[in-house]
Amino acid sequence: MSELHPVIAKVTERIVARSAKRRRAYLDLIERGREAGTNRDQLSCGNLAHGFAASGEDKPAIRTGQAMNIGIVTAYNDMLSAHQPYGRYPEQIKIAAREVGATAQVAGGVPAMCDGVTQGQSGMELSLFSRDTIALSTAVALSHAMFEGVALLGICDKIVPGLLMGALRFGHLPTILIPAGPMPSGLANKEKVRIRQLYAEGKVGRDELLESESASYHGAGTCTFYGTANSNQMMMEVMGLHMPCASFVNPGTKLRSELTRAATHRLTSIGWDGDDYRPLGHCVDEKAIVNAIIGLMATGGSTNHAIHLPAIARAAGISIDWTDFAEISDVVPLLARVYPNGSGDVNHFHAAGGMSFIIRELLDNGLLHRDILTVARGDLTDYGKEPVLEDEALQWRDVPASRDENMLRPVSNPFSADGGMRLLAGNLGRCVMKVSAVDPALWTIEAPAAVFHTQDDVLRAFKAGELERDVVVVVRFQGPKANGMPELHKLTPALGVLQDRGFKVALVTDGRMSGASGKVPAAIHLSPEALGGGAIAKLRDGDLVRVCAQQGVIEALVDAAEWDARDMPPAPPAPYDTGRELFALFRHHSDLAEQGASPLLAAMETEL
Ligand SMILES: O=C(O)[C@H](O)[C@@H](O)[C@H](O)[C@H](O)COP(=O)(O)O
Ligand code: SF4
Repeated sequence: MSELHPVIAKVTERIVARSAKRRRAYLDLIERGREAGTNRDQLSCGNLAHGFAASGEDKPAIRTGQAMNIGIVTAYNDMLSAHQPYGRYPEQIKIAAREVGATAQVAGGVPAMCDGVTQGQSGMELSLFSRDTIALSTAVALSHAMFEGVALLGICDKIVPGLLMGALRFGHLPTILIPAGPMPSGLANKEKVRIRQLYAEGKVGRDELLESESASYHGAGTCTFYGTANSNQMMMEVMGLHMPCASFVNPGTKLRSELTRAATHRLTSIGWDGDDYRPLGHCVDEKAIVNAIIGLMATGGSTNHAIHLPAIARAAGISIDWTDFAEISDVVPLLARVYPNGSGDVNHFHAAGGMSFIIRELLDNGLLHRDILTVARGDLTDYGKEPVLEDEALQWRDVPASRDENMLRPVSNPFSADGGMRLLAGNLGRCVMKVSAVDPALWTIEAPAAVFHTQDDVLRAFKAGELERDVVVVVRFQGPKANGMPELHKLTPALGVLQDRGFKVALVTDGRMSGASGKVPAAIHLSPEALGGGAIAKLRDGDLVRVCAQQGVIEALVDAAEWDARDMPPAPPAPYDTGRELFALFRHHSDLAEQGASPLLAAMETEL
């Protein structure tokens, strides 16, 4: 058992010191919440009567107030295949709660956007701020103050970050996230990508493409690529906010329903009336946040968490930045290759040993904080085991070795000595690049820029044959203040075709990519963004741009005097349709990507 790695210890101490004032204010807030804030003791008879009026068989128990009443915040809808199973969860949770003398009520629902449905559409420009809308909706749900525990039902991209941002403001409440699991594997991801590239080249038609996509996304459960949703699941494990290694058990199985039941029972054991009080605000501390960064690096997780994790951390009074990510990336080895970082999907990853193996390996090698307050009985050690049913009973067993070293490896033999995400900085600003899915021969690209203001313009240029060369494709005015910072994942097939034709291709943008984006080097989240004067706005067609993940550099190779003398181009018109105009308030108040790109947090912090 190794000592904690000195760099991880150093980064953690730096975060603790940087966060001290706000974290103290946060801990005071949740202390007040426990003593005199949002809980049932403060409600009048009228409040209570309204609260349990429709609670049926649970009414007597809720009325007496002698046992935990669990507030369920659910992100159920039929748009996200990952969330579709949640339709039946409230009833399951209510039954499980009654088994231990507790009760449960749906405190409220939150919206959930499927980034797969909106990818490449106007709706994608609502995606990032749907996270903050979820945070607000979670606060509305929990503000009923009828609860002594919280069950959060959410899996996908912006949903887990939004649920946590909202629930953390009620951090005096013990809280557990209950996952629903991945859909069974469908069409292999590599075949999906092959058909997409053929379609981008005009070599197959829409019917064949739809057939391929439907064979890939074919049922209930989370999509099986390692994108932002499944990176959320990984983070909840290394932060200890799920039942141990519950993430990647398929929906509709006995093991899945037993894990939901166990989560409900466990939640009733960590309330303030017992002797094992585990409030969310104490579970999500600096060490848990550092564990999440480590997990991203060790598994090649989604770049979106370079934005969401700072926002989640700030909701708990903790401040992190991309330098923290970069220093942790330098010392955390890449232990998993899950599509798009490899060929297997999360089902194969789980079968190979999954999170249980990853966590035990990292713990044994001093690469995770073990001593965090989890929702399980112990510390993070509990998460180095996988859940199984033995004689119909839920058990956790060791995973002594990877069952498939093509996708899951020990620290002694990693895929890469350092993590899957890099910080790049230079005269264009600061940005991140996911390298775990990029051929190392392509980690440095130096080529003339082709500058665009929309991804559709890029695709038009591609179809017109204007990009058949070494090129740095620049797509700007895609930042949070400009248009809500959409994912530009629709560019992946076309840029992949150019790369496969042997051209040196990179993407540079103040926007985002999907966590499922892969093989094309993409320098993303460039801050400051173009709108408001970020340097990316100065770039012109033909400028030589250097993107280098080895040295962590991104720069325009333009004469300094000329560069300084350049004007900024006029900004494109503000987005206006698909409800985007309703989010203007959020765009106007958004923070930098590195701070979480949230319109909610700065205002909250100024009131401290
Ligand atoms: O960050 C992510 O993981 C993506 O937003 C993902 O949730 C989205 O659904 C992708 O668009 C899926 O990939 P395809 O678009 O390739 O199906
Ligand atoms: S993983 Fe992405 S595409 Fe799949 S259900 Fe979740 S949001 Fe939608």
